[in-house]
Amino acid sequence: MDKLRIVGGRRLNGEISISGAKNAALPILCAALLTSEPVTLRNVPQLNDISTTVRLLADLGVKVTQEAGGVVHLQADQITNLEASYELVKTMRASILVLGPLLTRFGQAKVSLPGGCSIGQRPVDQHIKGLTALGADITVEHGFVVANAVRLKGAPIVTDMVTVGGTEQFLMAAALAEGQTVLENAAREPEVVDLAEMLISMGARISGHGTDRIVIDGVERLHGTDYTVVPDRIEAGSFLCAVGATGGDIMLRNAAPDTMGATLDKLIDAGLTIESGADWIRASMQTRPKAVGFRTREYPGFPTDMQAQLLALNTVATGMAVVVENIFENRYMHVPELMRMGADIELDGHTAVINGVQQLMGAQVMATDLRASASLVIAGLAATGETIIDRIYHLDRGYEKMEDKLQAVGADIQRLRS
Ligand SMILES: CC(=O)N[C@H]1[C@@H](OP(=O)(O)OP(=O)(O)OC[C@H]2O[C@@H](n3ccc(=O)[nH]c3=O)[C@H](O)[C@@H]2O)O[C@H](CO)[C@@H](O)[C@@H]1O
Ligand SMILES: C=C(OP(=O)(O)O)C(=O)O
Repeated sequence: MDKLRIVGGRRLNGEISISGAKNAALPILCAALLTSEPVTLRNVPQLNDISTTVRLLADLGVKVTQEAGGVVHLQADQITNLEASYELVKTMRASILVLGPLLTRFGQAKVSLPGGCSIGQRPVDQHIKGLTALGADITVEHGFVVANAVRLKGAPIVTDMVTVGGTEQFLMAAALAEGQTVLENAAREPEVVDLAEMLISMGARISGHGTDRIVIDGVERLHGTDYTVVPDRIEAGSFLCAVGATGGDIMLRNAAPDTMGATLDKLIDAGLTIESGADWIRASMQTRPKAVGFRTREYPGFPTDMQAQLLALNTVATGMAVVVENIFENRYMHVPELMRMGADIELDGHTAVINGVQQLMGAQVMATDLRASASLVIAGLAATGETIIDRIYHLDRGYEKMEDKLQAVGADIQRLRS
């Protein structure tokens, strides 16, 4: 298993190019199942979750070719298999997003229940409830969701909570359903909006995306498209937390600051000087950060996917911060690892209280999930001495060439291959 070795204490200075958003690219790749015509996607990040999705789509019969620079060509004109196997689904929850497209276009699908994930239980009951409301007959058998329908029929869907994946599932399923679907309590995340825009570019009739009420008028068929994925707001936010913790001055290119309001507001509160234009963010940090409390919320609130990284920044800040994680019940596994590096954190259920320390110390730590890994990188960059991060396959799921990008702005970080 690869590890990262970081020698901390260097300020970060220079430019980083932000990749396409993993969490937009994953549903958008699945949406290629909705048409027999060619689909070209651009700005697709090169990371392990994308390779897994490409393997899954290819296993269903989708022809996939990839070009350098994040261009993926897909054509689902000869689907040979309507079953997503456990082997392909187990590492990645987003695989459940092939269910709606297969069901709505082919009338049946069998998808392995996604494996248990370290940040919480993450059931798919709302996905099942919504697709059932659209007329699907769904059973869960031997670890598989088995779904059948003659043709899905538009219907109102109200989920019990705001669900990003659920909203994406229903957008894709309803796009080819007969009649109108109204999603109440819909997720407003930029990645949901990006998927909706991609579907519209395929001929779908969708309005209200970006609000909590989305209306989809089903069409008979969708056509091919050439679509560019939105920049990754979580990757951008992770680099901003890194410069906040180490000090320095970085320019993020190909970013989407208009999707990052809550994150940028908190970083400004922490003392970063931030300027931005349509597709760039410049951040400079010349002092020690100030502690900033926050609560994770659905968009446009502070994203749970930035919790670990901003928490890491708080470990070296002046003052005390209270953090509340409201979305996932088990998303603090980075805390004991950060404490191994000298962080002062008290955990009580969903609340973490962080007293900033003058200096973290490098240590051997273990990555436990994707954003937890990023928080350990940030801590390692700010710490004195050497940090070794084990199990970085979690990081590789969701960040494209993170160590190369950090090296380019002056970090002492290397991958130790094994
Ligand atoms: C690939 C992708 O885009 N992943 C993101 C997506 O995950 P994902 O789409 O899995 O997250 P959801 O928005 O669905 O989950 C929100 C909450 O609802 C619960 N829930 C969800 C569905 C369901 O059927 N039943 C249920 O109980 C979840 O356990 C969680 O507590 O949104 C999360 C919340 O912003 C992010 O952290 C993930 O990075
Ligand atoms: C939790 C995440 O991803 P996933 O939903 O794919 O596990 C994430 O991107 O932070």
